[in-house]
Amino acid sequence: MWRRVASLSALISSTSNRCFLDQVAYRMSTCKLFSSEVKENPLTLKDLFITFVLGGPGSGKGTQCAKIVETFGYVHLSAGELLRREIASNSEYGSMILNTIKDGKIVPSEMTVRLIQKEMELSNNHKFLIDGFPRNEENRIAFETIIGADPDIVLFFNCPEEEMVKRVLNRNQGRVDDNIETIKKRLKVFKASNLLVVDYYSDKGKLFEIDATGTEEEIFERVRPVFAAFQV
Ligand SMILES: Nc1ncnc2c1ncn2[C@@H]1O[C@H](COP(=O)(O)OP(=O)(O)O)[C@@H](O)[C@H]1O
Ligand SMILES: Nc1ccn([C@H]2C[C@H](O)[C@@H](COP(=O)(O)OP(=O)(O)O)O2)c(=O)n1
Ligand SMILES: [Mg+2]
Repeated sequence: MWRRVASLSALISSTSNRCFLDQVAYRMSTCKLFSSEVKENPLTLKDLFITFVLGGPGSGKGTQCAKIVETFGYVHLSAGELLRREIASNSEYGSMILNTIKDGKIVPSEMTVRLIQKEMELSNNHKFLIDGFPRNEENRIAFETIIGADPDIVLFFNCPEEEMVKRVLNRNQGRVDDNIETIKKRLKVFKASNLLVVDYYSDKGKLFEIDATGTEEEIFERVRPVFAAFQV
């Protein structure tokens, strides 16, 4: 709790963040995640082991997360998947989310963090892979403020652009954003916003950069030692 308050007061000094902060402050007042009120969930923030999984579109985040789940027993929360589920559920925010995704942009952070928070609350596991999040500084700060936690480690799948484009165009999952126009926009957003987050965690000593070229198995052999070292 003290960390939550400290980071919020630092943010309040920034007037450019004020509007976003009003929403965040409201959320915090209603936030029940891991609070003492949630009697049925014995987990506390300090019990959690949170991994953020970063990388450009098509870098193989989802594919490697499935292998980590299988081998190390984590819960996989894909931010994009949660947003796609929200669209499919005919939520009032569905069309806003759909248009944002089609346009290669990032959905307002409070929406995404709320969806992640809900899944974390429902889980009895304490080890989370949060895939495709945070994608920008606003995402990062919203998680820190609303959930009140920092990631323990951050994976970054580093993949050449042409390989990412090739993989996305071959993905064949019927996604509205798997087309050349959207992928070009997504790559611009990735370079402009996500790499700042990567640098932030690198400076904090939390980043594990993985060469995301080669076969799925070869890449997993680079991922495996990271999780083997954190048997939590
Ligand atoms: N190492 C790899 N080599 C070739 N194709 C891959 C590799 N890893 C994943 N793929 C394929 O590339 C596409 C994108 O992978 P995915 O895991 O969805 O990436 P991300 O979640 O980072 O967008 C999928 O169709 C997946 O099967
Ligand atoms: N933190 C996030 C994650 C995803 N989104 C939106 C915007 C992204 O382009 C889409 C798809 O994300 P997803 O992680 O599923 O995409 P990739 O697996 O990297 O191809 O969802 C978002 O707005 N904010
Ligand atoms: Mg994915």
